Amino acid sequence: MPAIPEDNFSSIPLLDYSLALSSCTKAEFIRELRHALISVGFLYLSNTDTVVDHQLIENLKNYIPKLFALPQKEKDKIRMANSPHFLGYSKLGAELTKGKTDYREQFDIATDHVSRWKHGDPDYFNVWGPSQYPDEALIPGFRYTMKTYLTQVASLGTHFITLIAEALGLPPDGLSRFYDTPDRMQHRGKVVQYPVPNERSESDQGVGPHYDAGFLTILLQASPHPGLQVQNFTGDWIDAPPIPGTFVLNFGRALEFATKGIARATSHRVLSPPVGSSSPRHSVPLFHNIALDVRVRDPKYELEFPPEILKLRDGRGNLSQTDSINYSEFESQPSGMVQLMGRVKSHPDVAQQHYPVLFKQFYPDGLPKQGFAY
Ligand SMILES: O=C(O)CCC(=O)C(=O)O
Ligand SMILES: [Fe+2]
Repeated sequence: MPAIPEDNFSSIPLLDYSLALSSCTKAEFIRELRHALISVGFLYLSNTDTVVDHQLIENLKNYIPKLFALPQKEKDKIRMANSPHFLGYSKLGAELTKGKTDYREQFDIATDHVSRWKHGDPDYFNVWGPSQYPDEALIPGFRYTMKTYLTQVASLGTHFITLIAEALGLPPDGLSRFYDTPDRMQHRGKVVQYPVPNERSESDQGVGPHYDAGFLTILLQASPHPGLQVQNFTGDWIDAPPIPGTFVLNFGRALEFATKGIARATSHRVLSPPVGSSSPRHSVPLFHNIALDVRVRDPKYELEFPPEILKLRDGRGNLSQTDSINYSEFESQPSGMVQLMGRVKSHPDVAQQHYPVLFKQFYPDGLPKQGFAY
């Protein structure tokens, strides 16, 4: 059944996290979350300062321009190609989404983790591991600020997963089977800069249309620029401009597969700041992952939903216009393998060095002219 036009969204709902923390208002929050999960796939979340310190966010925002202003040679010292965990610096403009160059520069930095991979283990155990940070002397305090930020946002994510479970008619721990013990989990963040294109530039693609992979993405829009857009049922692009004091949350393909399509992974993209803007756009997404060896479609992980929730999904319809196609491998592959395949496609130079067999599979003709592809 096609998407019902009257259900089509034209703006992104704003939810107040503090409502979820009081027994008097929690039911209202859960109702709003259910709507966002089933019918939009995106939401703004305000009043999270009980979990993520407001001053810490301000400190992080202040570091971002300094981070990108580090000398190129210092950024290159921690480039992603050094890391079998795909963590580190990616230079500007070498990235492709759906065949077009993305115009962004980024540092992939994750929560603390020691790789569990040992000889004979599947390669994908190695997709998680330690981060690379720039020299502390060049940007004193950044490492501490970023680590604390990632820890706090990851813990917001862990609580939010229990609210998602409740909104889908499950007990609060209804999604816990998809997680390992906390010491065996890693959540990945990025600090991203979208520069202002020059006048002759042919494209305004900051990052092209895509889905996110895991259960949940928690995004800080760290500068006042618009640019983030979300695709609705009829294929129109809806603006999701920064709202001070909020995060943007969206749901990934793993959650969509694990919930039999009840939760929506929604296609999104970022437009570069308009030519002539005075500063680049900054953002910090955190991708809240599930355990590496979970196959979301394995009967062992199958979830039973109440009929009224399934009815809401069926009423919405499963078809929608989308420009995104990525991460359909969740149908059959373990989560870690899906993550690794996504990384290999996005960062062939890293893959060539650390995963030569997989690299050959995806790039039989060697490195593409441009560096990356979703
Ligand atoms: O920069 C943003 O606002 C969103 C980035 C994004 O969607 C991603 O990196 O997956
Ligand atoms: Fe995304």
